[in-house]
This record gives sequence, C-alpha cells and structure tokens, in this order.
Amino acid sequence: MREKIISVKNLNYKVENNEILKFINFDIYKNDFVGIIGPNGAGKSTLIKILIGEIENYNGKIEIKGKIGYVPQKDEFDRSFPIRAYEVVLMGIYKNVGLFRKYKKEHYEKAKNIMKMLGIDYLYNRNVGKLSGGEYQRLSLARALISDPDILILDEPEAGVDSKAQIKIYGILEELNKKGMTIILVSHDISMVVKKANTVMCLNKTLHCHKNAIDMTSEDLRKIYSEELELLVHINKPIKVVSRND
Ligand SMILES: Nc1ncnc2c1ncn2[C@@H]1O[C@H](COP(=O)(O)OP(=O)(O)OP(=O)(O)O)[C@@H](O)[C@H]1O
Repeated sequence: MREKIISVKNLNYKVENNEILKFINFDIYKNDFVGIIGPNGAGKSTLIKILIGEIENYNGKIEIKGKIGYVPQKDEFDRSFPIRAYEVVLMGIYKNVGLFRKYKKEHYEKAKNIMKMLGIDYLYNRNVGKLSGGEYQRLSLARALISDPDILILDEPEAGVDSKAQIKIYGILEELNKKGMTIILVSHDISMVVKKANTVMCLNKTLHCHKNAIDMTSEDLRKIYSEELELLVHINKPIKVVSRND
C-alpha cells in the first residue's frame, strides 16, 4: 500500500475578510510528483507557505510525515551580499548545525557533492552576485537538498530562467523523483507539468481537480483559467500525454 506522506483536511485560510483558500482537501503519497497549477492569485504560494510552516494561522488539519526541502519562488536573499556559492548551499543545514554555524568537513564535502550532482560544482567558490539566473536557481535547489529532504517543494522554478535552464531543472526533478523523493511543484507551465508530474492539482481558491496528469482535459483547465484559457490551450481538444519521457 502506498504511504501517505501529506494529509490536508478542511483547510481554510483568510486574511481579514478575504478568503484565500477555501475548503481544501487532499492527500499526497510517497514518491508522488505533484504539479500545482492555477492563475495568478489562486493561492498556490499561500498553500505552499502553509505546508512549510511559514503561515500558521489557518483552519483545518495538516499532517506531514518527513522533512521538507523548499525552493522559494523569489529568493529574498540579497545577491549583492558578498557570499560564495558553497556558503549559500550550507545555509540549508542551518537547523542542523545551530546558531553558530560550526560546519564540519563532512558538510563542505556534502555541499560539493550536491553541487556536482546538479552540475554546478564549478561554481563552488564563486560569489553569488556573479551567477546567472539558471545557476542561482540550481544553487537554491542544492540548498534545499543538503538537508536530505523526503519532500521537495518548489514554487515556480521556471520563473526568470531561459528554456534551457528550465529543461535542466525538470530533468533533475525527474531524477530525484526516480530515486524516491516526493516532489511538489507550483508552476505556470501547464504543458511541462502535465508531461512531468504524475498528479496535478488545479487550484483557484478551492481545489477544482486533483487527478492523474495523464487524465487531464481542457475542461479541467477551463474551470480554473476561464477566459485566459484561449491563450493556453486549444479549447475542446483534450490534453493527451503520449509519452511521459519525451
Ligand atoms: N499577507 C497577505 N495579505 C493579504 N492578501 C494576501 C496575503 N498573502 C496573499 N494574499 C492574497 O492571496 C491571494 C493568493 O496569493 P498567492 O500569492 O498565494 O497566489 P499565487 O497563486 O501564488 O499567485 P501567483 O501565481 O501570482 O504567484 C492573492 O489575492 C494575494 O493578494
């Protein structure tokens, strides 16, 4: 039987009188690759912030088994700050080493190995201000991976990077997923999500669908995107995923 790793029951979240998330219910299982799609302002980042514990004043019940690694949408880190790439990666083990940041030799080695796995070990000593958008994005991923998360959550990893960097990051996510990691990905790139994720959540304040990517139809998208849909898909043509590996 598949192991349930995240359970969300009757989740509601309001800011003053503004309902941001309404009656959200879902389960995520170990080794799922979940894509969360929805228009601007749908509540995707808010849902993620609730899952990672950044927002606590919600109503409902959330159970999470395992450690979360998080790659934020826009990194609030000041890139003009003089810090080297490997030091950014080491920040990911902050909780393990405590306030005084006494890293051990093994931590440096681990940072190097993860950077190597992501193809960015050549950046190890480079100042973060000198990295391209795609390089910095993979560095953020390295920072999330150094704590050995069971669940990796990414908020729009394609934002601000070119298509080559985007393809690279999706390839890395597929590899991590094959090795057993549960992945939750917020994205505006619907075609990529449908192709790479195995389940898709359609969010627009409430959860309009949560189904296998292969079963997604344009009707599912119409429910959340309405008039924007014309720009996104050919209406009345079901989305058909022929091969998940191309
Ligand atoms: N602290 C807050 N105070 C007031 N409103 C908020 C707050 N945080 C989020 N919102 C509102 O909640 C709604 C959902 O925001 P959220 O950032 O979660 O959407 P999103 O789906 O991630 O959007 P995008 O695709 O544009 O990133 C928006 O209307 C936003 O203005």
